[in-house]
Amino acid sequence: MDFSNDGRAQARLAFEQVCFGFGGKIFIENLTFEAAPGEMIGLIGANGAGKSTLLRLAAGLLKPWTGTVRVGGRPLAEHTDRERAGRLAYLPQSLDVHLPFRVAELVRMGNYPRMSAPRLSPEEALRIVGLERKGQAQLGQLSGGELRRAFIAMTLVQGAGCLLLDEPLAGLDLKYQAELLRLLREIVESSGVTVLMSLHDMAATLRFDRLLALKAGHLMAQGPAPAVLTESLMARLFDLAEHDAALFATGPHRT
Ligand SMILES: Nc1ncnc2c1ncn2[C@@H]1O[C@H](COP(=O)(O)OP(=O)(O)OP(=O)(O)O)[C@@H](O)[C@H]1O
Repeated sequence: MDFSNDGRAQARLAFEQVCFGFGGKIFIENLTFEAAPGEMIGLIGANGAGKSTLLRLAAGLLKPWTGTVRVGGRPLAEHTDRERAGRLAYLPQSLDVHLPFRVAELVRMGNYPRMSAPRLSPEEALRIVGLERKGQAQLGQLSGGELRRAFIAMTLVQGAGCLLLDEPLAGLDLKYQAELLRLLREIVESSGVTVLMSLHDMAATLRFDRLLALKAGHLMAQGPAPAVLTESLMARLFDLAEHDAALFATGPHRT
């Protein structure tokens, strides 16, 4: 899909002083960042750090207590459900295996909210995720990784300017991890799409333009992986002993 300048601007996502919590207790406090069109951003942090919460705020599934989430410069809260679904495609972490659909039907559902020309047809999306022969299978008959690939295909068909992906690499074998990362890079570069994606695989972080490192709802650091993933930050982010942090750091080692 060829995004016009206007289309690219629609993919801009901004958090402005966003506060949010659970059960009356604040969790995310004054979170501010911007994701530019054509940027691929990885969200990293320990279990419970707030990655899914941030993605759900970005998708409009959770509402900020205060502050604003903007898409294309406009507050998310002012979008209709259909406008929101046309601008943001959200892939949750846990997927519903019990939906009574065939794979091809699920992928075609991605067409419903689209507001612009198709980026990928459902058939192309199925081929890219390697499920072209499983289009007629029921979702419940798929393996965990195949199910995730079916939902990824639906998300890609949606053609939204901003892709919000919660651990899409989880359960994928290395071939499909590599292919998904390559495909996202192609889409980002050709269409100016914005990708915001949580992940736990530190090797894959090198494929991102920028990382946001979260701990207990706070943004601890941001920047390209080699700058962010220092031993000392890894140790603080994941409560690791220094010798363990050295195993995972891709950035400068402590001297
Ligand atoms: N509905 C809820 N009610 C209360 N607390 C919640 C709710 N949803 C999430 N939390 C809490 O918010 C914190 C952040 O959770 P979140 O799912 O955003 O973390 P995460 O970084 O995505 O973790 P993981 O890597 O395990 O997926 C956790 O402490 C979690 O228990």
